[in-house]
Amino acid sequence: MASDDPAPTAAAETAPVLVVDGLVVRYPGPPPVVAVDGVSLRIGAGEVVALVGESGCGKSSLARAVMGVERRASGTVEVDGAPVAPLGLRRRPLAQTGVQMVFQDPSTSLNPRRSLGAQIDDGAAVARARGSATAEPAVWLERVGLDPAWTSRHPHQLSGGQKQRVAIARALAAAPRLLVADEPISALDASTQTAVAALMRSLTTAVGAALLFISHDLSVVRRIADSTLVMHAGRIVESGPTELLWDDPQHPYTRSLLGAVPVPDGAGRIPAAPTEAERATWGDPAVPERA
Ligand SMILES: Nc1ncnc2c1ncn2[C@@H]1O[C@H](COP(=O)(O)OP(=O)(O)OP(=O)(O)O)[C@@H](O)[C@H]1O
Repeated sequence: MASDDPAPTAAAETAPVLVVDGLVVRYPGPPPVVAVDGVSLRIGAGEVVALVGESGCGKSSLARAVMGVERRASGTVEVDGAPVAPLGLRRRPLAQTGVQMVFQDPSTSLNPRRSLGAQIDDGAAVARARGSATAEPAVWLERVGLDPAWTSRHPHQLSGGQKQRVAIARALAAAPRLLVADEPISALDASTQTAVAALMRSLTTAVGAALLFISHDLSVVRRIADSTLVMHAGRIVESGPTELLWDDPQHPYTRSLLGAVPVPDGAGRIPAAPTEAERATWGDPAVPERA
């Protein structure tokens, strides 16, 4: 699909949470760089959309512009029908727009001096201020697979994967409409990456939020994303339902990217997609229907 065709999918047609049109991000340099070059996309409620592409293709610039923390040269961003003002304009605090983020490194995104409960309650306070329902920090700890008695613990007492679970709890406690996760698993131990990504998928879809999941881990993307956007040199060169994209990639760049998927069996095979039974073990209540 061309970059000026909004991407994707079935859920997005009925209830777009995120609408991006003609987004351009330029850095003046030197040398000047067009990091995002006319990107349009839609993400529906309860939909998980992955953004993939090699380092430097513009993924983080796109994510930051969606969140309104990057200067846009042109284009519009709307969340739930309300414009996200570009950097530099007077605007609502980001949390009030219904957007939350999960970053790559939970060691820097969590405050080392504050308890887990206090930090998750920061998220819950955002939900309360917007009149949205949320749960107590202990309940959120349990939902992300941690001990609910850990509210008084501090980040240094946790592993990297556990910290990222807390960051996910804090973000979702805010009852966001859109969660933007920029390489949320790449700093984690390989053994926990899939579990953390699957957790992010199941909890985000359970609350009916949209998830923009940026990752260079294509095997994880294949397992959790309903749709995938392939970015190359600032443009979305191909997009569509994840399984279709893997089964029948159209763009030469997508073909070469998928050809570089890590091969767990050593035989050059792309990792299998998860079965419905496997998805069920993730506790995923809302796998959207695809057209
Ligand atoms: N603040 C900046 N000033 C100038 N150029 C920048 C800036 N941020 C990013 N760039 C350039 O914009 C392009 C896109 O960068 P971006 O970080 O968005 O890519 P990415 O796909 O997220 O890469 P990675 O996967 O390595 O994080 C790159 O050429 C990068 O060097």
